[in-house]
Amino acid sequence: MTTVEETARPALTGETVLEATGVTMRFGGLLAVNDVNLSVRQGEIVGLIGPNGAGKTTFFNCLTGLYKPTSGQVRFAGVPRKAPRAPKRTTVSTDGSDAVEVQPLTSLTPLPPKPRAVVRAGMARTFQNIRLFANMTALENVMVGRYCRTSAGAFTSIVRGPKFRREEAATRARAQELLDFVGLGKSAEHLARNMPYGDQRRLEIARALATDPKLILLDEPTAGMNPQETRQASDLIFKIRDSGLSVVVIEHDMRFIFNLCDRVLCLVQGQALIEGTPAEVQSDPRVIEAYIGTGEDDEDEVDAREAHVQDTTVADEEDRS
Ligand SMILES: Nc1ncnc2c1ncn2[C@@H]1O[C@H](COP(=O)(O)OP(=O)(O)OP(=O)(O)O)[C@@H](O)[C@H]1O
Repeated sequence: MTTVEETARPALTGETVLEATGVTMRFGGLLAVNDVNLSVRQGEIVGLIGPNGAGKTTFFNCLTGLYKPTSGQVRFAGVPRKAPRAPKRTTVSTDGSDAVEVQPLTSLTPLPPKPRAVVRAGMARTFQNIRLFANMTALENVMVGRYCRTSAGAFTSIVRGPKFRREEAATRARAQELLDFVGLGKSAEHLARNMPYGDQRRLEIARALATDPKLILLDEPTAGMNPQETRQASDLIFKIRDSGLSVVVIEHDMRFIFNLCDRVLCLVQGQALIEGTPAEVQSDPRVIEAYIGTGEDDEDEVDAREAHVQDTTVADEEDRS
């Protein structure tokens, strides 16, 4: 059995950018994330894997501040992430008699974030499902991402004064640079909805990069991609890392994750099963069992899928050479 080459990865000495400690998230009676820790250093690519429903997206949402964890803490760049304010309980009276206390819906579905605060702090993310402005051009989509870093107020924007025009020109130039960076420089004027699927995913990344993040979190960036698009996505993430950013990525594609990441955290039923290098995680029998299942499955089929998990790296190395 061949596993990932440990020596191929440079030693990381960067400062800790993100530190999650004891993060726990309950939805009513469901414990979606249970006491999970994770730290991410500058210039590191960390993968988050686990079977469906393991709590990956929920944990991601706790990291980005989209959800307020039931308990635990997330520190970004040394500062605790400010969670959204707790929902108020409302008291209603239907007929003027006894008031009834209403359990707010948000106790099951946590409050929406304050996105501006999150991006200003230096964290950007993409979502499992593409969320572009379909009727805007690629350039305009990236420019929208950039506005959190501009300072022209409503009045300057309406009268389109000199400050607004200067900022607008700088925003446009930076957006074009980012499109070039992700390989979409020639598609700047294409409407997002007309772009191929893989390009739309790149565009989302360009828009996230427009916020000047220190850390970018990618939720299933290769979902629905063909093998060529997946390889391009991998190259792009390495390029982002090489520019000094940290990356956290959720993926189901094992070949992609084991080749890409410096470290991998595997969640199962909301708990951290193992965190380690791709080689350590890849060879842990508990991961194989949790990820592909055993029990009722036909033994030959399990053997075949196990071999697939373990051989993905080899195959990918061969693809690349
Ligand atoms: N807003 C919510 N309200 C109630 N339950 C939720 C909510 N979001 C997620 N869950 C539940 O929490 C558990 C973890 O879900 P989550 O989406 O985080 O898993 P995941 O590992 O990202 O799964 P997948 O790989 O399928 O995307 C699941 O049982 C899910 O049904």
